Amino acid sequence: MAEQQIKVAVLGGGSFGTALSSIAADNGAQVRQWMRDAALVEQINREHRNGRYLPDYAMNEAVHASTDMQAVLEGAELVLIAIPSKAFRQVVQSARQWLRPEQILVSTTKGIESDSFMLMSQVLEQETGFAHIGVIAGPNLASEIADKQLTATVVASADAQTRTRVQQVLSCGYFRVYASSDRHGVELGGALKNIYAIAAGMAAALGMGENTRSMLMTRALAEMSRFAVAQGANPMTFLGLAGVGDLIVTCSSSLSRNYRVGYAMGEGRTLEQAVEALGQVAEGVNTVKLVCAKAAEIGVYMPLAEGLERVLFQGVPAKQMASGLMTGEQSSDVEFVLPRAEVQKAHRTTPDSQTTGDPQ
Ligand SMILES: NC(=O)c1ccc[n+]([C@@H]2O[C@H](COP(=O)([O-])OP(=O)(O)OC[C@H]3O[C@@H](n4cnc5c(N)ncnc54)[C@H](O)[C@@H]3O)[C@@H](O)[C@H]2O)c1
Ligand SMILES: O=P(O)(O)OC[C@H](O)CO
Repeated sequence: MAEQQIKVAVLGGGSFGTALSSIAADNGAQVRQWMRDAALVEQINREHRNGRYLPDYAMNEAVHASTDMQAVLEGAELVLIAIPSKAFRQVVQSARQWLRPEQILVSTTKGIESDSFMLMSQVLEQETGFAHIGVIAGPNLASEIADKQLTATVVASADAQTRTRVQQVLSCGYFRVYASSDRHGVELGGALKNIYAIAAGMAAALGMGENTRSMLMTRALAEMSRFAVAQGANPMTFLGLAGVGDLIVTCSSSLSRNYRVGYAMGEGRTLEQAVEALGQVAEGVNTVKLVCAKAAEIGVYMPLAEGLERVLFQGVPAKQMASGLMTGEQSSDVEFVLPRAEVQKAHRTTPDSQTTGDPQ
């Protein structure tokens, strides 16, 4: 007997929701995609193209778009939610009346909620209380996926059914899905790397070299994992696609919206001008504020994020900030090998010839 076609609902009409809809449909799922914009719905159903967010890519013709959320969610086994973090809870609340406990709910959003400091899967858990909750994160530029460039992602959930079903539904010849049980680490990786992508874009526009970019990315990884471990994540997750993988792509590619915001500022535009010119979501702008406040509250050292926050919101010139960071505390390379505190302690007990005036 032929296997029944799985029904997938995608909430969100932006670039990532559109790319994921097409993957699932390429894999034989019955896909319905919900969005607010009736004109875009019409265009997707007629031309199989999302002219607002991915104008140059052909979508799978079987994807059916709709503004009717109830109809989209009806009978769906898997629900993928690709809505920016600012609107995520509101959309989940609207959807709640049609969601069922047996459904698998997966956030694809790489952001943090402002008031609560919750990640999107925590919002899903809080709003539904359901068991099958997961996240997707990794080096996943939507336009490259839409172009069927070979890509990999991570599905993370404590629930094996969620991990397995997402792997079955989304894995195909151009999209490979790896599994993780560290939902918090994977989700934090996706959200935190946006901060450093802004910094990398800025550094590139200012003409900084490859050594600089490599230093920035590696120290970003140190900061991200330090923060995530303080939040209960597994540091090893940051060796994976949702950690170092996503950091590499977003800190290197002008296809990343966060990188583009940083680049525009490096060229002399204000933050407002850079965000307006983008016309899409760059989650890192909000994330850097939230993470710096949380890091100060729980005592986590994050000099790069704090430096970027001062550049974005206090008008400190990026070059001045970079010079300041170069003369910051002497630190450890990989603090899971040599703890930072040990390096600091050694400095306190070893007189510095330059500051003591001792002969070299
Ligand atoms: N684009 C990518 O390459 C990519 C890749 C991986 C993850 N993500 C993540 O996916 C999330 C969504 O990103 P995107 O790239 O699809 O964004 P986007 O800017 O391309 O589109 C956002 C979509 O959300 C919709 N939206 C915004 N507010 C809404 C509301 N109140 N109600 C209903 N719909 C609303 C917009 O209309 C639009 O359709 C982000 O958190 C992003 O970090 C994006
Ligand atoms: O365009 P960005 O900067 O939101 O990045 C998109 C994805 O997160 C890359 O993995």
